[in-house]
Amino acid sequence: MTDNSSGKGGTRRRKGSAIAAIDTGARRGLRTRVKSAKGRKISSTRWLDRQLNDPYVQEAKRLGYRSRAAFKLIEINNQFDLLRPGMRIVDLGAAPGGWTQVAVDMVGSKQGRGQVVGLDILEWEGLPGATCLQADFLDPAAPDMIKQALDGPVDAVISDMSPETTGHRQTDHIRIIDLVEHALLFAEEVLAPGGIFIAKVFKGGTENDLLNRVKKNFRVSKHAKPPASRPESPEAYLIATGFRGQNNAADDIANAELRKDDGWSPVE
Ligand SMILES: C[S@@+](CC[C@H](N)C(=O)[O-])C[C@H]1O[C@@H](n2cnc3c(N)ncnc32)[C@H](O)[C@@H]1O
Repeated sequence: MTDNSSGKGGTRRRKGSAIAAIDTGARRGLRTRVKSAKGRKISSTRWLDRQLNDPYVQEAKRLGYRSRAAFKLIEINNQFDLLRPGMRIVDLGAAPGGWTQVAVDMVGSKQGRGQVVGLDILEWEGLPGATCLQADFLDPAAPDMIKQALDGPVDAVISDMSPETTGHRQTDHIRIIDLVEHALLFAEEVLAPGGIFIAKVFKGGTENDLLNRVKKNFRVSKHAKPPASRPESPEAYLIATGFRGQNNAADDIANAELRKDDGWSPVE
């Protein structure tokens, strides 16, 4: 298992990596392309180097995945054994569709088993076996749009939603937590008992309220950083399993409805 995704050209082995090996010929080819790209003085050389040296990018291309992110879901699932044939899955922040492709394969929706509904704020190309929606998930109409596409209760809500990062750690935390809170609220509305919630977070951003809520409404919750997640990135995944059911979550949904009403001041 090899990963040199640090972008520094170093080769490291990471436990649980979905990528077994990168063939040496391909490596040689990559090095040549990096050199020639540098030779042509492409302005985004660092980004390009990282892409060309990243085995996940190459493997995603080889296997026809739309993004390297696909491997994050594969690795999370290899580790925790969560997604199964016949499940109904909602995929938030789905574009360009790597997670959606993995989810379709895992539930078997191309063979008429289970269901996958994906949504992204960006326009994205449809995928066989999935319902691909375009909307801002923070738009109050978005949850209903997803619910209308669903054929029944959901087994897993998975969110790889990520705001455009500003580089300002605290701002980025606040933005992603807002997305995760909305995703969690939605999950609490649509999940069947026993359901699963997976969401991308930035490290240090899920303490206190959010984590307490997850702990209250799900039997097991943990954070994980799959090998495909770049080591230098603050991202990690919140994984919650064993949803305790709608009644348990009803208070949170009601409180969130109250918080939406701007006309009220908080009572000390
Ligand atoms: C890391 S990418 C997702 C990659 C995807 N999981 C894959 O495997 O290809 C994060 C996505 O979150 C989406 N996103 C960010 N804010 C959003 C919002 N408010 N509503 C819907 N999607 C959003 C972005 O447009 C972006 O496509």
